[in-house]
Amino acid sequence: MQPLFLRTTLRAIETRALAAGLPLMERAGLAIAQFTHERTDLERRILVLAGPGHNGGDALVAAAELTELNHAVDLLCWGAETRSDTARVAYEQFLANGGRLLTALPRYANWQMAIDGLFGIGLNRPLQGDWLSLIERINTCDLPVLAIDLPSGLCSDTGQILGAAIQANWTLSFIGLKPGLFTLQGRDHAGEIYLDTLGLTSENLAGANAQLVNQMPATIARLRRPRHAHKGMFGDVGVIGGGLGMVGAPLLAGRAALLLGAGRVWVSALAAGAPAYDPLMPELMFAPVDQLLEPDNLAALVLGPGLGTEDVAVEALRQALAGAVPLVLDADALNLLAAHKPLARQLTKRRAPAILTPHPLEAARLLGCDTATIQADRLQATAELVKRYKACVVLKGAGSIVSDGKQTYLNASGSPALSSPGQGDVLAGMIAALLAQGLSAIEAAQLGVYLHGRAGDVAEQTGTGPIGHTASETAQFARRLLNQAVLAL
Ligand SMILES: NC(=O)C1=CN([C@@H]2O[C@H](COP(=O)(O)OP(=O)(O)OC[C@H]3O[C@@H](n4cnc5c(N)ncnc54)[C@H](O)[C@@H]3O)[C@@H](O)[C@H]2O)[C@@H](O)CC1
Ligand SMILES: Nc1ncnc2c1ncn2[C@@H]1O[C@H](COP(=O)(O)OP(=O)(O)O)[C@@H](O)[C@H]1O
Ligand SMILES: [K+]
Repeated sequence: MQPLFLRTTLRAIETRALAAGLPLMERAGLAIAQFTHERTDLERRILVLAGPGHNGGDALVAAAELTELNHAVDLLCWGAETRSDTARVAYEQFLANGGRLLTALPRYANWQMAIDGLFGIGLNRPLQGDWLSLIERINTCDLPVLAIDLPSGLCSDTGQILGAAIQANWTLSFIGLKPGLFTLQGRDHAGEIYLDTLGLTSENLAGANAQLVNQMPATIARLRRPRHAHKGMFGDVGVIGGGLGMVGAPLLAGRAALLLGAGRVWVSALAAGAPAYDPLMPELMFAPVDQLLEPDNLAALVLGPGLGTEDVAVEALRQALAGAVPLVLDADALNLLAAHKPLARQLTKRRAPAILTPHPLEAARLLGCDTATIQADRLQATAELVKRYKACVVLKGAGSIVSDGKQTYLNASGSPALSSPGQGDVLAGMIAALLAQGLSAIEAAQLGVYLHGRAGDVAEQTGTGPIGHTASETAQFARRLLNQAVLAL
């Protein structure tokens, strides 16, 4: 795991480091120059783009250093609003070393690489006019780009594109990693991400706003099985859903729960005439909904996949919320919570754990806003959901966010292979299996989301994705990854 920092936290860290006399801009510029030097030849020219603030200052230090290293450098330097002394000295040195100053991008040029120092964490409004055209031009030049700190145009906190954003091949980020690099559009723009803390120690870097989950969480150690294991040790999971036309959804969740190690799994599909056994996975058991809602019968209950919003669904949710079984609420269970205030009130008063797993549209319904508002600030939206519903929340989508208000995680695994139907059902079943095996709500959500995402990554690496990868396959891949990790402990 790696700490993630919001802009305001980074500013506070920077202020303290500068007050302690650390030459941050010099170090950042030299690191950029070194990174570039290692990837370029002296025969080919390099383009450096410097913007109006300190991100541009880093670029100027890098440009000067590259000329010191005998590189031929073209510098496009617009709008010097907030130049530090360090940046001014670098600019003079760059010119003295024979660096070439451009006033606009020439139509034809043959740069080997570009350095993007237009905007960093100080971008505070959508880009317009010449800035917009410049970024669009760079993105169509088929030119390898190194972004300083983050791709210009990407919002550091949210991963939103403000107008247009540089499509980088590499991002060398300074001091700490930013959530915007990993959620929403961030992954598509940042390329390979590197971090240079500029000499700051972990003590200087206290106060992270979230943690990036980019490796198998240590909680898997708790899933190791003793030789004397028996199925009664791994918890019973129930799945309630499967209204008319949606009977497959609880099957997907139930199967995933079995594959991820739940002791026993019961499915209850509400649709009249729903099949009472699963020919593909006959290990699944079926029961009437009332039986699954009996107090204390289960270690975890998934409610929602294909549930529908009929009275019987409302009643099932009401009873589940009144009980003490840890819940995973997905899909229509979330829609019902959004539509029925008494159910939402019941949830906030509930003592036993509940995990909500909304995708952005469900999250918007839960908060009474639109999807764009959710996506504009996914961390903030998650925090708001946790506060309003007093539950553990998984906000799904590229860079899923998991939070219980005390701990917040941004998941780095996952791929477009997962943008296929039923993936949410599978995720809910996986999380329930982990709950049933003894993990807490936040642990089960964090591990389940990570494993689900890794399964999507492996699908892409092994050729069943990104196109046509099915949710059933994801559960199989996740099982393999979990076993490999547990056996390697
Ligand atoms: N502050 C520091 O001590 C350090 C800063 N560093 C670098 O400096 C960056 C932050 O510097 P700044 O705070 O100066 O911010 P930026 O350089 O990211 O940008 C701020 C400047 O851009 C302008 N601006 C913002 N949005 C705009 C828009 N849409 N259109 C046109 N102009 C816009 C602002 O008016 C301001 O002049 C970091 O990302 C990092 O690269 C590093 O050198 C490390 C040390
Ligand atoms: N491009 C992507 N990158 C990473 N994860 C993704 C991507 N697309 C979908 N996912 C993941 O797949 C799952 C989809 O869930 P959901 O939208 O509820 O699907 P469904 O309603 O079809 O079951 C979520 O866990 C989501 O985070
Ligand atoms: K930048």
